[in-house]
Amino acid sequence: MSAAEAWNITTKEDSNNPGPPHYPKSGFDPQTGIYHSINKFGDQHKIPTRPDLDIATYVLSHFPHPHQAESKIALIDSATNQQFTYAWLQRSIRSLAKGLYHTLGISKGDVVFVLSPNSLLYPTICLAVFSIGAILTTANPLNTKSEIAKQVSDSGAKLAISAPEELHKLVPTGVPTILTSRKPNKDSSSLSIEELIESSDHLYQLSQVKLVQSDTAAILYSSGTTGTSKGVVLTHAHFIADVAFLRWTVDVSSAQNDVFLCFLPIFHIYGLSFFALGLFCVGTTTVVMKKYEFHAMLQAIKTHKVNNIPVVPPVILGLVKYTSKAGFESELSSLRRVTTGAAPLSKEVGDGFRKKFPWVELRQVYGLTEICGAATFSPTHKEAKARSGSSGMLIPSFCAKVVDTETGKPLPPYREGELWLKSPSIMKGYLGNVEATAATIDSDGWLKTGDICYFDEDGFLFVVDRIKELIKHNGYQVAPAELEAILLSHPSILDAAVIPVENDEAGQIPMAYVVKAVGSELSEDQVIKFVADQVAPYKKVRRVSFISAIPRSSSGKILRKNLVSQSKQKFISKL
Ligand SMILES: CC(C)(COP(=O)(O)OP(=O)(O)OC[C@H]1O[C@@H](n2cnc3c(N)ncnc32)[C@H](O)[C@@H]1OP(=O)(O)O)[C@@H](O)C(=O)NCCC(=O)NCCSC(=O)/C=C/c1ccc(O)cc1
Repeated sequence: MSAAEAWNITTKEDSNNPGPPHYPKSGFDPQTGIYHSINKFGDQHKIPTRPDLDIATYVLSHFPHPHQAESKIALIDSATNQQFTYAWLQRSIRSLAKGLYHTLGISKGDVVFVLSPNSLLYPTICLAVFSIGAILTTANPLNTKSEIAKQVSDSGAKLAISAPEELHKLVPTGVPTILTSRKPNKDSSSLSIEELIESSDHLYQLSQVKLVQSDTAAILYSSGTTGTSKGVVLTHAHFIADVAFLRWTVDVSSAQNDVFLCFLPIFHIYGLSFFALGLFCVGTTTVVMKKYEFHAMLQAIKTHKVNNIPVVPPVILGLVKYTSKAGFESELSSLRRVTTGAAPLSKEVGDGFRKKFPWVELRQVYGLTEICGAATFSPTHKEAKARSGSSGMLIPSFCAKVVDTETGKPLPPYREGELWLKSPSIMKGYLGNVEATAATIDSDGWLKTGDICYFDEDGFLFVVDRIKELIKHNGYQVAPAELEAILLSHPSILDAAVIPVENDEAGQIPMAYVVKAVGSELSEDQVIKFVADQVAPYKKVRRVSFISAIPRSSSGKILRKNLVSQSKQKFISKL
């Protein structure tokens, strides 16, 4: 029986039997159960197939023409107004690559660990590492010493590049470390990237590095659908495809001449894809903020006449809630396009934003580290507005299935199931974790996202729930298993479970259910502090409830859904 027969779907040849509706504009093929992208790449966006190409060469080949590159500004520091032209960027990437290779002995396959907030030099570091075939791994500078030590060891880092203020976290790992910028005290013995760039210009070219698209380019850390942080192995081919996708999104949204604002962290795929790679291929200017701060963002938009900002939902909520009536229109008058990703944006907040800022186009994207960036986008703003709450349409070259979680069957439009994706940018797998890789990518190459979604009749994706055991706080992933392991290491805690609780500002916050030892006086504040001392701030447990037993299935799996409804009941009874 074909899939069409199984669902009794009407095809054009079968008009006598009306059956359930057929949605020809959805991109859904009833024969295969697969959704195909309705949008197509133009010739200029085609993903290059020649094998001997690396992501740095691909990006540099799209830089503005040399006579424009000397004056065209690539990056502006929002705090100091320091500016890098495309020509300077190109020279700094080449010099740093030579310095890493000749002076520090970093070569193909060596892992370079970067621990830094955003800076003008961050893109140079990424592209220099890629250009010598070394492997980039990045981390949130808010991570604790033990989180950093784990990643350094798991990735097998040979060199670390650290912001001066984070250096102390790397010292215990023993990995050789250079600084992103000079330390204020001149007697510091640590070499800096700035010095390495300056001293390497005269070194001879790197003609001996031979790279192919299938070489590993980066190991970025993600929790996937379960468990703790895992290294997502991404190749040059994955980044090349992602950059082709990003160029397409910029072109179809007419953003080629926009001034962009970057406060999203470049250490995550979202920021990396836009600000260290993709936008350089379009030739735009980006204003870089070290990190997000609401008023500094408003100031940067006004000062630099920013047109375009990739954001996450809490930023949209902030703009809806905290921009004062008087003055904000002139402060934000230059803004034309805002794209939000990393977590779902509610229809209410999206509508609130559109009402308050009718001159700004708001689009949602759906992206994952495991697919090296984005999978969906709304080409036209009108369609995005008409379907507030949608994450957009499949980007060209993506296919999707919506899979019934009970039967495993692919589902047609308007039916909810787990989203599976296929594209040229699907990760190679999780580093050294065959089991997690096999649980995430099936034998046909479909990546199981862990998100419950549906497509509408026009091929627009709606994310409705999450089956993966993951909490999204400010667009950052928090793995309950990681926090549960920390809680269980407390001598007075017998059992523990962590669940997401909805929160207006951050999307979700982690809440812990704790079974304490008989006679223990352990308080909520003590539990919160115990976890906070060991994790980055975004992973902190922010609410605790003591309970007599954690509900578990017969196989011992935590019944998180029961705890989620229990927490909702408790909240309602408090109202
Ligand atoms: C802008 C946000 C939303 C808010 O920033 P924030 O207000 O500074 O909040 P943070 O969560 O970063 O950190 C603040 C906390 O850190 C603390 N903190 C502050 N500096 C310190 C200090 N030096 N020491 C120690 N504590 C401190 C601070 O006190 C505070 O603690 P607390 O009040 O307890 O939360 C920020 O959370 C943020 O950038 N989130 C984005 C995360 C993100 O990029 N996720 C992407 C995942 S990948 C993905 O989905 C891909 C999508 C994609 C889509 C499209 C594409 O084309 C490609 C890809």
